[in-house]
Amino acid sequence: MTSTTGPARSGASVPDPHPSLAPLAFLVGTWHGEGVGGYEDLPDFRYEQEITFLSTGRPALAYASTTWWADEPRDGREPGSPLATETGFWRVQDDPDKPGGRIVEVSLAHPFGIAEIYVGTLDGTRIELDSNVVIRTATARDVTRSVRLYGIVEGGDLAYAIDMEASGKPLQPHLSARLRKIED
Ligand code: HEM
Repeated sequence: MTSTTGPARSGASVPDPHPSLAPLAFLVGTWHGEGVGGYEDLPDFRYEQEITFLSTGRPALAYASTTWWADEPRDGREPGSPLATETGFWRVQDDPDKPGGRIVEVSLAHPFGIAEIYVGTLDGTRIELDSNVVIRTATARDVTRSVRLYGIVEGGDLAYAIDMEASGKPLQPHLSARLRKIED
């Protein structure tokens, strides 16, 4: 992903990471791997994913995720068929109520009429996020809350799990994946 943030205008070549992002620096780069999805009445499926966290010199990382179907053909999808994508920003703030504590704020836009802001905590490389706001159009699916857990696991991989509350169903797993860093 290239920055659209104006090296041509500013004359700067590669922006230095914003100092406030040091605690999230471990995320910067491009990650690639496989995940498993499912939901209450949705049979499990495998997907491929690429995530990029990009430093632009500003006090938030730009984030983009792209996914593809990676399972047996089903419902008109075959391996490589485009699946969900999401894009947004991640920033980190000192917790005013907890000395040494850190708050992570993530804003995400989805192409299916939903935008959400998560607020959570950072502890080392473990990030726990919970919905702060979910907004959706009248035609969007009735998603009311999501909880996300990200962390670096053995071998330096990035793993995450996303639980979701939708269509009146209780909070339960929708997605989980393990990704390897393929580019710094
Ligand atoms: C890695 C990213 C994601 C992948 C690969 C993915 C994939 C899928 C797939 C394949 C389905 C089955 C229905 C269909 O074919 O459309 C589905 C259902 C659904 N997804 Fe996702 N999704 C992702 C992210 C999200 C996110 C971020 C949200 C909410 C903001 C979401 C909300 C839903 C809902 C509400 C359903 C319907 C569940 C049900 O009632 O059965 N998905 N997803």
